[in-house]
Amino acid sequence: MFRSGAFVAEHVSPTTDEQVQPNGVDLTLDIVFEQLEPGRIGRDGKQIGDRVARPLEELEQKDPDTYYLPKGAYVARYGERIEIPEGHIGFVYPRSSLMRNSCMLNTAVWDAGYEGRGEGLLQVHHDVEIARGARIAQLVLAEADHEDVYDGSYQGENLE
Ligand SMILES: O=c1ccn([C@H]2C[C@H](O)[C@@H](COP(=O)(O)OP(=O)(O)OP(=O)(O)O)O2)c(=O)[nH]1
Repeated sequence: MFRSGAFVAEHVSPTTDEQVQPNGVDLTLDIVFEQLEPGRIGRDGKQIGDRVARPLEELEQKDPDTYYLPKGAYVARYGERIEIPEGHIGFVYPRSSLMRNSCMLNTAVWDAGYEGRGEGLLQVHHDVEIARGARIAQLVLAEADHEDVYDGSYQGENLE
């Protein structure tokens, strides 16, 4: 069973009332990265390629604190700390307005026991402007059986 937005909000911080949806909690955009170097997925381990944070505004007449993204693929870091409670699995979906603007967020499985500020693949199929702190995605939680809890290399990532 999928949990209510109010339940999900207990595991996402910080959250405002505006972020709490009937079936989940909206996640905001914190930082956009561009990958510079190839990564590697091996049979035994992996390596994330070097990346650089994209500048927020390049021209003075543009809105401050806004990403002006040309067509391409970026890694987006969410603004919220997420904790996937035991007995659950998390899924992140793009906000539909992002999709309606020809952009997409590709995401993977959020494991029980994971805690951190995670990332998603932001695919920009048409140039778009996204303000830093704008809502771009929604996290939902479903009840799920599992034996172990998450203990991988991304545990506790991006928490200051
Ligand atoms: O779109 C997603 C999906 C998941 N995660 C977080 C939560 C998840 O629990 C963690 C690890 O994901 P996964 O298990 O897919 O990582 P991996 O590539 O298998 O690496 P590791 O074995 O080190 O965990 O990353 C994200 O940040 N973004």
